[in-house]
Amino acid sequence: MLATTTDADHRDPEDALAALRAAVGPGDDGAARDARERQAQLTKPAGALGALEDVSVQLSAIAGSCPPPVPARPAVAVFAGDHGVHAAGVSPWPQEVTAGMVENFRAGGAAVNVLARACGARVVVVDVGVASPVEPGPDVLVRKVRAGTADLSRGPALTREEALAALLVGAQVAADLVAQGHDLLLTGDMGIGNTTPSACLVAALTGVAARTATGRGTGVDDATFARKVGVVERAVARLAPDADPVAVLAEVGGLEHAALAGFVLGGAAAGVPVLLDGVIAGSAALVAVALAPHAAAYLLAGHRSVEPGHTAALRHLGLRPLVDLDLRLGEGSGAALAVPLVRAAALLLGEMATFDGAGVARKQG
Ligand SMILES: Cc1cc2ncn([C@H]3O[C@H](COP(=O)(O)O)[C@@H](O)[C@H]3O)c2cc1C
Ligand SMILES: O=C(O)c1cccnc1
Repeated sequence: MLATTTDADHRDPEDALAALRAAVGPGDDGAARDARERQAQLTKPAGALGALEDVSVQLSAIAGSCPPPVPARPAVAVFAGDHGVHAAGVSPWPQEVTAGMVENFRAGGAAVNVLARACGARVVVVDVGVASPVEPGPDVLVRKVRAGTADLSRGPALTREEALAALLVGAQVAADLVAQGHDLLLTGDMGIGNTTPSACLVAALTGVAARTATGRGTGVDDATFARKVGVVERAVARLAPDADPVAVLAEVGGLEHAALAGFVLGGAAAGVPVLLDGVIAGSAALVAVALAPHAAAYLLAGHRSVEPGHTAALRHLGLRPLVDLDLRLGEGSGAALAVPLVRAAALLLGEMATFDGAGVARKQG
């Protein structure tokens, strides 16, 4: 079982967030330098392992050691919440699919369960804001901040207090998973309508236009897409120019977005790599990095989603996706798929022979 109460629960939420931000430090430059030097000694042309070399350097910087430990116990946290903006007609799916999918996760039948089994990851579902009641259970945590957001097309989705509370839930889940021995944290989400707040966060935090940030989510038709772009455009226009990242979350975000931002910060504060999924995770990571810029050093992009806002978020975060398979699912599916690649990167740096060790001749000139 994950812990339910901690000292953090008794602190003022603004103070708890300040402490969390302060706990996110930079990666270890020395270990990164060692990793780059070691990559140059391995029996291959320099750079021939492409982005896997960069991942190995990043894992070294995060762990503070070269070679880095190979992630052995990944865990995906699937944060679930509902969205008042569903009433504005931005998704063709009924809202109760969110709760239905929570039961599917519990039973092990969703895509993320299958992909997590394939890579040996634990799946933990966290209800931060499902509209209907969710029964707690083994690896189904009920941390509901409220039963769905308010309709962001009409006003703020959340109060600042609610956004902070959800963010701190996510940070606590990350801290608990790391305390239980998980060494690679994967982001997951479930919430019908959640690509709309994702688009809002991307537009607000990267500066791209609503039309660029907005995608077709679960597959909306042209009329719904046009309506969605309008909703995003008008919601983002309400934001004060000096709105801080928590104010942005509260105005146009979602409960799972807030929790995911906290989860990223919690993982980074614990010194553990965080493997991101698609546009929901990417938009939440924008919030996390706006709150604590060093958090970017702990982030890996599992994949590139079809959602255009995800590409904008990845560009802003300076992340290269490990997998690009036209996925548009969420749940943590694209993060789970990338786990073998992250492990491969660490294994290669640790186990490949060097030119000197293997007696292989080097490049001439
Ligand atoms: C059966 C089903 C399973 C899902 N698993 C993830 N999503 C994904 O799709 C939703 C976002 O798309 P939109 O903003 O268009 O509603 C989220 O629930 C997301 O997790 C699903 C969606 C459905 C329908
Ligand atoms: O990018 C994602 O994660 C995504 C895309 C479409 C629908 N749900 C999630």
